Amino acid sequence: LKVSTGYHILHNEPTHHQTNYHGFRFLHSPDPFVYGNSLPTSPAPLNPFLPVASALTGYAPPTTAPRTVTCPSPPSICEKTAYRTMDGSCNHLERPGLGVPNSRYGRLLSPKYADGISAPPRSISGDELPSARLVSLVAFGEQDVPDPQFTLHNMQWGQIMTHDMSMQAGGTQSKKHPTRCCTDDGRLIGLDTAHKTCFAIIVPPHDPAYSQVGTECLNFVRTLTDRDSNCQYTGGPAEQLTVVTAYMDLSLVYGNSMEQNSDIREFQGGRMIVEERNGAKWLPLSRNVTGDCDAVDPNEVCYRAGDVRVNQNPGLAILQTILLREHNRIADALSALNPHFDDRTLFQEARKINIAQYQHISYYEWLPIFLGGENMFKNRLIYKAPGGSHVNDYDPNIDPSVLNEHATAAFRYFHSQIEGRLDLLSELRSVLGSLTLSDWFNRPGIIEVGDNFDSLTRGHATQPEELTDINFDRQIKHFLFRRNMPFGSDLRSLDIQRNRDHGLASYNDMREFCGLTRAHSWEGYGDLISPQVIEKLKSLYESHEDVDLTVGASLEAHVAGALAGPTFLCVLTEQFYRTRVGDRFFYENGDKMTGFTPDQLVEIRKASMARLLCDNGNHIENMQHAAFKTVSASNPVVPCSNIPLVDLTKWIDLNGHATPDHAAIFGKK
Ligand code: HEM
Repeated sequence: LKVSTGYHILHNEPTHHQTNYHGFRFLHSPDPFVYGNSLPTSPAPLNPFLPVASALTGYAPPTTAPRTVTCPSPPSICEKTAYRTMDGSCNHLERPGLGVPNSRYGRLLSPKYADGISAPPRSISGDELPSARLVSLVAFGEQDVPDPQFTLHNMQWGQIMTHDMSMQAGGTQSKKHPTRCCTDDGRLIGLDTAHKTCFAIIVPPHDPAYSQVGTECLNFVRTLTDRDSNCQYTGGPAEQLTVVTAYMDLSLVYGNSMEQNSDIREFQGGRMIVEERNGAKWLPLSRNVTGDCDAVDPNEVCYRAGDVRVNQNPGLAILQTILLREHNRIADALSALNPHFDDRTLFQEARKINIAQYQHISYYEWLPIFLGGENMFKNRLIYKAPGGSHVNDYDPNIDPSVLNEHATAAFRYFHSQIEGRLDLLSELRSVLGSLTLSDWFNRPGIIEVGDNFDSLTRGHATQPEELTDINFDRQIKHFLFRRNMPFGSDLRSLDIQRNRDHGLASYNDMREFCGLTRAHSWEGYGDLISPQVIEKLKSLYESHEDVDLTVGASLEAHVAGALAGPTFLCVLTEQFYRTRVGDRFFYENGDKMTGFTPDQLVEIRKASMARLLCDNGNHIENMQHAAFKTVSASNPVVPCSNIPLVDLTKWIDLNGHATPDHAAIFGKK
């Protein structure tokens, strides 16, 4: 399919006819975009469901006093320091509170709440929008289509970045929410008794999964907003709050406050706490197993980390462990190179290197797969120069906050990459067994059993992720967090309902904002969405103006070289531009106090996902160079010793009296 719409985003150009929400404009590309393999593969449109009676909707008017949220308390005046703070405060020296926990998401377009303040949107006719579950079932498929190019680590790293950048306030995103909007047997709790934050998802009759057990309602609790906070609301439409730092600062490893950090830090040798079990080093154990995990046995392993979502799935717990071990590996090496360094210096220097490697892998190895390398170069998200040269592009006029459109719609499109079967592989990459995802949600202990840690790490480096398309794996579409029950929740329904909860601008509005043509009828979407899919949308929504951003933009054909259609690509590109340029500590900056020397930068730029896995597995001996990509003749599995390594001797403090023991540190693989 070839079409001729697309855009380049040009930063810092004067704006002409575009909106003034930010300083970019979107131009049509002279080259036609060639669309990838994202066209629907699920069966032709068929809507077996009856319309849902609007009286059944679960949005309950306020009946109780609002819950309050902790107020951020950044210092009023910032001192320029060598290292990031734990809560992101003072990254921006004049606006200390930018990007701190418990602050608002950013937004590209004004919200479209039904009442202008906070009620979820309705159809332009005034009726209810179609049930999110109905939309999930009709517009999205559940076919298992493996991606020939990318591995499960590619998907998993995306969740790591997500957990670093944002978390909506008011729930754990994995543990059963204490607020019940549906009874445990799946009946709607009456509007008069339901909590005011309830916005339950109504299951249509004849639901292929839930009707088997009589589930009529999926629990859904609204995100807390500045209106629930007694320090941030200044009137007008509600804005949701995010409880982690917006910066890509590995807050999921180090915590989002000094307090959280102190709880997981060893305070010796610059190390973070690890606990030794069966000869390996693991994340420390949670002090509240039943509260943090869905353990079957109270002695089951359940972790404590910088982010509360750490236990959510095995692949996530593995990467959290790997990033933690990497910190300690660096701290130990620095300590041997610089015996005069105290705990704090070792901790902060190791943290700085760990974050820099992670930012490098994210921007130069991972994001080009998703956003397209050329698109990133053109929009100044990455640079071709490197070597040891700095990129001094920090711009205090750019707000680093995570955009609501990004976290609530665009970035969640990659839920499509989730695979419900996790293979365990030997060093020779042969399959030893596999795990079913829904058996192991919130039960990370499985990664400590036998050789599972390495087998799953190799599995994620070998097994293809699911194709980024309209299909969402059954394990997350009917069995999410099922906790031993026959069925669980549906992540795609949650994504759609969350889009409404946050009152995101419509698909059509966002198209226009991104420089694409605004549709004046259903046919107007035909430039990017196939006719069959438009028919499905017509069967669901009353008007083309009603289509949710999460829905419409997930159905677009992809831009060539990227893993999203033009609308999501626009949002994602904008986000990752802001995340880079709005971060005073971004690793490529050459500030004397906060940056790296050219020699050190050359080393950081050697960091790779492959090396990270090699260095921090239990006994991983071999890896392919590009670990986000499947093994092939051009990406063969090689011994770890063939994979470039960041030489930490560039961090010897020549002003001190370091006596490095190179053999001890760098002699091993
Ligand atoms: C097995 C893997 C994953 C599971 C089980 C999972 C599950 C979830 C759940 C339950 C939520 C909260 C839903 C809600 O109530 O609104 C969520 C939010 C989210 N997920 Fe995932 N997810 C996974 C992987 C990913 C990946 C690979 C990405 C992106 C590359 C991603 C991006 C997001 C984003 C951006 C959010 C919203 C974050 C926020 O609160 O601001 N997730 N996910």
